[in-house]
Amino acid sequence: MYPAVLIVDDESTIVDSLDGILSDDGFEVIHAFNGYEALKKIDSHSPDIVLLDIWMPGMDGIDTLKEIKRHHPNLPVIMITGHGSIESAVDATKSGAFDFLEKPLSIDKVILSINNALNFRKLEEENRYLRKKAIEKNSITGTSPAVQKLYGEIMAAAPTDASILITGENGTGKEMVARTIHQFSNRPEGPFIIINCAAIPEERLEPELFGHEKGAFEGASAKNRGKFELAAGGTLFLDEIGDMSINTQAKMLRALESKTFQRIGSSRTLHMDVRVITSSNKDLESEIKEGRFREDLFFRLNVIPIHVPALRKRIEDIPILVDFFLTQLAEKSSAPKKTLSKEAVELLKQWHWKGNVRELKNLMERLSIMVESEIIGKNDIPAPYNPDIETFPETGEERNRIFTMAQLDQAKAAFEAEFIRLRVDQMNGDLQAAAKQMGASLNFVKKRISKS
Ligand SMILES: Nc1ncnc2c1ncn2[C@@H]1O[C@H](COP(=O)(O)OP(=O)(O)OP(=O)(O)O)[C@@H](O)[C@H]1O
Repeated sequence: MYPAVLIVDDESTIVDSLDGILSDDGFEVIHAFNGYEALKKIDSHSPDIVLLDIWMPGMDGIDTLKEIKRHHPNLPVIMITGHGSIESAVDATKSGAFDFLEKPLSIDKVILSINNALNFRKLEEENRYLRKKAIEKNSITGTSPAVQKLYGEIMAAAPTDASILITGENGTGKEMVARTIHQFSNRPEGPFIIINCAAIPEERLEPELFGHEKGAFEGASAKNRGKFELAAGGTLFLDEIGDMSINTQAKMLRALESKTFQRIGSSRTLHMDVRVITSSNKDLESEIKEGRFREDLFFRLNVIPIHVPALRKRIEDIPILVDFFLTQLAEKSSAPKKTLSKEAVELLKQWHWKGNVRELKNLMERLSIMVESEIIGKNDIPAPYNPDIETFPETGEERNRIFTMAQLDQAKAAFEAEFIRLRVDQMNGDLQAAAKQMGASLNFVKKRISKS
């Protein structure tokens, strides 16, 4: 399809000559001789770009531009101006014009400007598409009243700049909530930076947060910008804030109160421009009572509290989550989508889900590898989720079966399969964690699981 250009000018000689040149260059050309006609043609023909003369009788170019931008903010408009009319050019920029072309028109410049505007529009469209995709990918699946309430809280909190403390058990979706808040905040184009306070050794956390100069401490071989700097214009998400040491808490509080900080080893004061979201699966109020968390910092972080409910408190979401994960897995592996039978879903609703949504996601990944048929039935659900299937240690039968095997190779393989199955169950279906715990590679575990 050829890009369509709407030419708006009251001088028919200009319209005709532009029409000829642009048509030869492969554009579809539409005309309008005044502002009113231009607005009508935009509605009826949806052009990709508008060339608009600034001097026209009746509604002039600037007013037409304002109207176009009001109804079609993403449509690029290139203004055609008389020689030396700087003031109108300034007015037009303020009103959202993409570019200016001075009369007499240079054909090369016209084509260049149109192509620039079309490329810009394509990039903007791609950007919007990617953002929409990111929002969909991170959207909180669930229709239970608990999730609907959570969604309402997120939408109310997101457009403010207030600090948010997200609480909830492991794997409930706290990070996902933080990402959603960022996407619906006033700074979605800015970065979303995560720091997990539990995963970083105490002495490394401060340089990670505030940055450091070269030589600020042993091992600081180069200058490094901290997360507060990297998150400028966006959101900083501090995961597991309850694990931050009292010393670092004091520095963090000072930085948040003054909205300034310094890199370690530097005396230069930097301005802080971040929205802070924190999360904790520890009960911070009891941490305060135990003297492990500063109350003043807690109040500063907990301006808006958001609690993510445990999965067992919203079991009605299990079918929709199961479907969501199986769709995601099928897309990832370009394989046909698998479905859980009704009985299998009912069985999953009985489980306590201590590992919450993450545990359910891991189980779906495991089932989609293990079960070949497209319908995953109740009998495919492994122990401990399925009370009809016992695991190896409790069953003398399985042990006897292994000990009565004639061949060592055969017995070794059966033991290995049972052992891996047990470890994976103990890690709530998390193949990666199970592999790490037993000192095997993830691929090896995946292969053995799919064979058993
Ligand atoms: N409602 C949901 N819809 C879809 N996926 C979800 C949902 N909740 C959680 N998940 C998925 O479950 C996994 C765990 O979520 P997330 O990491 O956000 O949990 P968390 O509470 O931050 O965990 P932790 O406390 O261990 O840091 C992620 O892969 C996330 O994509």
